[in-house]
Amino acid sequence: MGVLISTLYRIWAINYPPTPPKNSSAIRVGILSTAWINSLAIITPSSSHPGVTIAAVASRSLERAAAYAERFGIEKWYGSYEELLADPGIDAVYIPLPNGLHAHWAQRALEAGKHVLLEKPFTSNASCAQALVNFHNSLPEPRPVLLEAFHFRFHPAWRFFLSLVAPMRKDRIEEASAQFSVQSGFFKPNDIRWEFDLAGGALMDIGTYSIAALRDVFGTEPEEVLGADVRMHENGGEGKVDEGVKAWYQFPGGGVGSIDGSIAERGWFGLPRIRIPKVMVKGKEVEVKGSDRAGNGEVHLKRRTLTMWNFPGPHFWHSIQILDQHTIRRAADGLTIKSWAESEYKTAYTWAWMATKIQDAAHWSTYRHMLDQFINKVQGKEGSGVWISGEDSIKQMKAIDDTYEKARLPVRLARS
Ligand SMILES: NC(=O)C1=CN([C@@H]2O[C@H](COP(=O)(O)OP(=O)(O)OC[C@H]3O[C@@H](n4cnc5c(N)ncnc54)[C@H](OP(=O)(O)O)[C@@H]3O)[C@@H](O)[C@H]2O)C=CC1
Ligand SMILES: O=C1OC[C@@H](O)[C@H](O)[C@H]1O
Repeated sequence: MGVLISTLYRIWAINYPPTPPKNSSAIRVGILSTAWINSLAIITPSSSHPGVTIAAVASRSLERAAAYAERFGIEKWYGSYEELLADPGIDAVYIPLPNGLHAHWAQRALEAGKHVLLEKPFTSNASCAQALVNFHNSLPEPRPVLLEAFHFRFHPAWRFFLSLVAPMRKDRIEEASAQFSVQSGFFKPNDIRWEFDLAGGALMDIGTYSIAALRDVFGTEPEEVLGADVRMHENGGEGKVDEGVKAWYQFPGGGVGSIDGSIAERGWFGLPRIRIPKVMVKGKEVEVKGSDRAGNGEVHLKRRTLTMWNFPGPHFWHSIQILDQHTIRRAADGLTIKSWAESEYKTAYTWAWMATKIQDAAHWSTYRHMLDQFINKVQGKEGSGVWISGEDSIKQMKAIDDTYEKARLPVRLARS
């Protein structure tokens, strides 16, 4: 009951956060498009940030931009993305365009001297990501900030989970899995995710979360895609768009990672199939040296499994389980003498666990944490220290490309 009440409180507080007055030096952000994700990802988080003002919105249609600006109380609106980029009063842009347009508009925004918060996936493919990062690096100092909007990776709960994983990283992870799906019917038939031409597909959309989770867990890049099974979308995407994906990766040190996700999740007979997104990390069995639980001629072994439920949206609710399975074995022949399990559950809704000076609160969503870091970077402040470099975004896109290639599907293309 307590968990339900606090979850309901957080849902309310995240959607209706306190709205402090803006600083006179607040960063003025423009939004490229009227995408549905805007309110969750940038408008509401900005409303609680004294250092950020949503100053303009641009759309391909002036009427749509005007109506959107009125609905969200945005001061300026433009009927083209170019016009917003040409506005000298805009410091930074948030780009929630279809995936295939990310690279083009990010480069245009950087050329215009704007800081860029670019939705995930960073670009359509790795070579595009490399070209964007090269372009960024070629700009004279001080360069504008460029960040892939990989929101969950900024949340303290994800960082807390990774801090538990860290001691297992060196050759001690046996397997890890990440699973994230969206119910069938959530995305309408005309959604951008079903368009190959816009770099759609499940792997590009939700699959990128699971791949990033595995890369963060192992703290390194997959050596090889061992296998990739895709379920194709029936009615769109020229037969090239995946609606579901499962893939397996070999990581250095012997661990195997797997992903499982769909943007049209359904169960038997097309019935809804609700699965809470989760990441599971299973360690190898290791000896507990000097254990007082093992008698003469016995060894005490322990296997740790860490599970985080709701890794992509931990601000609403999450749970982290630390499960230790203990076994006492006879050293001579490995016979199990005794076994038991110890389990505990943790949460980390704020950075309090790190004893940082960050003044965060329950109404800080993953997007609010990410925005904080984006603004900190613009202002040269350290904040939580979490960052996603251009190099990281290139490696992330390479893992996506390699998975599509293994599944014998074409790597996504960029367009303008
Ligand atoms: N971080 C997160 O939690 C989420 C991230 N995303 C990411 O954000 C991006 C946008 O996703 P989503 O909000 O679902 O997208 P929407 O379809 O709602 O919005 C995309 C916007 O792009 C503009 N646009 C420009 N060219 C085209 C085109 N050819 N076809 C369609 N729209 C076009 C449109 O705005 P206009 O007409 O006004 O110019 C449209 O509203 C994606 O990259 C997605 O991966 C999405 C959801 C969640
Ligand atoms: O980034 C995302 O997160 C939430 C999902 O619903 C959505 O498909 C995806 O784009």
